[in-house]
Amino acid sequence: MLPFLKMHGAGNDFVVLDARVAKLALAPEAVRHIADRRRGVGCDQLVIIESDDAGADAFMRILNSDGSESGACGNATRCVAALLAEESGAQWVKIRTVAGLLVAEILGPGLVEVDMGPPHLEWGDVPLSGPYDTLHLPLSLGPVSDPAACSMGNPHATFFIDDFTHLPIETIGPMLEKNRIFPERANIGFARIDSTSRVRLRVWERGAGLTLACGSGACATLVNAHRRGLTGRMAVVEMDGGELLITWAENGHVLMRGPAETAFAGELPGIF
Ligand SMILES: N[C@H](CCC[C@H](N)C(=O)O)C(=O)O
Repeated sequence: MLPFLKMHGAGNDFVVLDARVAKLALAPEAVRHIADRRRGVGCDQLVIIESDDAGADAFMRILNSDGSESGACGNATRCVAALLAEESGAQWVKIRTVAGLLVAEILGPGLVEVDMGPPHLEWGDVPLSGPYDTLHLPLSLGPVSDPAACSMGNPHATFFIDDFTHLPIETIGPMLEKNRIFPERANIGFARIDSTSRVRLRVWERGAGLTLACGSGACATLVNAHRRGLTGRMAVVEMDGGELLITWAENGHVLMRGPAETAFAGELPGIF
């Protein structure tokens, strides 16, 4: 049997597996099965904790529910940090991901702040398919147009909108996710600026669809909004599942503060 923890950060939910002792290699089909909300446990992402031999407390592998791998997952990073801190009693945790080394601070029960590192603003780092201005992409579909883009270790595009009421996210989201301007696909954020310190965001996630929250998406949105002169360097980002406090610090790093919760523990049959 394969024990797992079911965790979530503002409703963005994860199946967390511990492979620090026994290595785990899950085929994309197995990931899709576990993530299936009817035939499996159900989750937006599957997170595998692995040992790290370069000074971090652990390595975190992030797999979307479609089986694709991502370099970053902000909400999962808070959850894994809380889990590791619970084990060790530490206040600070270092987690390595494909995108780099992240440092997290436990601020209280179920409250974690992660230094997500600097955003990547060049077209080749997002990545985009050509030398476009990442502040204004020549992309429009239906009621949305003119997004900004950046990477937080994973690709994000942010469309700024005035009203969610008639926004067909389930229709335009997957089309934009797979637009050829994004050679590695992209997470698509739809952001309403409510003030210079408050943003309402919904995200169609690459490889997972519309989620209740997206941590790296909230970071990318604050960065893109500030670059456009729409917010300050700190804002509350309100999503369907909850709020995150995002700060683009003077040192260029993006700090993401928010909840990390465990829903339940379970066991998977050892057939994977
Ligand atoms: N779908 C994302 C990974 C999960 C990001 C999100 N759940 C977060 O909290 O950052 C991608 O493929 O880049």
